[in-house]
Amino acid sequence: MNKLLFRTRIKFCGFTRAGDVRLASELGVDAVGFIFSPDSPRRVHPTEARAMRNAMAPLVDAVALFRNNGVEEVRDVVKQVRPTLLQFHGDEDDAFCRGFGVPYMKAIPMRADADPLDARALQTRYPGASAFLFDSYGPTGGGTGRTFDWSRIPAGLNKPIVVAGGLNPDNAFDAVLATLPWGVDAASGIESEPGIKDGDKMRRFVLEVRRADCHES
Ligand SMILES: O=C(O)c1ccccc1NCC(=O)[C@H](O)[C@H](O)COP(=O)(O)O
Repeated sequence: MNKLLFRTRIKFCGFTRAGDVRLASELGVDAVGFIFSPDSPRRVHPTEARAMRNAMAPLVDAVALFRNNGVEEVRDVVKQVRPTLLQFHGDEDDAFCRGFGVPYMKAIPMRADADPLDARALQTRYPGASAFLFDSYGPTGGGTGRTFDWSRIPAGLNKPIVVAGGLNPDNAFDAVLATLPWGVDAASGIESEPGIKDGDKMRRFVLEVRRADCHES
């Protein structure tokens, strides 16, 4: 999906504190993510996520993130947290991802040693996906703090793409201009430690994305 003239969406992921969620919203972030992946250092319990969700400002999306969680666990999160988008980082297939009555985004791990990805094959495999999120490959499925080669994002996708993996205030501008994505997503690059967001890094990240949006090439 080519970018013409619009505002790059920003998602910050891995919140554990309501105050950080509130600040991200005030900075104009479009979506905040709560991680339920079993092996993430940013993992929260559904009751904690529900409390943060209840503290959220209006017009900000709540994204619930999973990696090979069981169906009952996902259902419980959907019921308790009321996310507006689900994000799957594991081996979940399209039928599983679609099975909760909430739109979903599929994360695609970008392995340096893998064959190039084919846009048509991805779309055939995940016909129900609202968007694809391209993230660096890592053993725990995300939050690696590492970038990948952005030129490997397959061309010709007819769905929005979100770029993730090692984005921070120092490279967000370049990432947006290099990939012209629908959105960008960051976790470790806006933190002081896993799950603890840094207000100044979040603010600078947002400013850099907006600077890229205003950039005329
Ligand atoms: O962040 C995690 O701990 C995590 C663990 C397992 C699956 C996904 C995870 N994060 C998902 C995200 O949406 C992150 O923003 C994305 O992976 C980028 O992370 P980072 O490289 O730290 O910015």
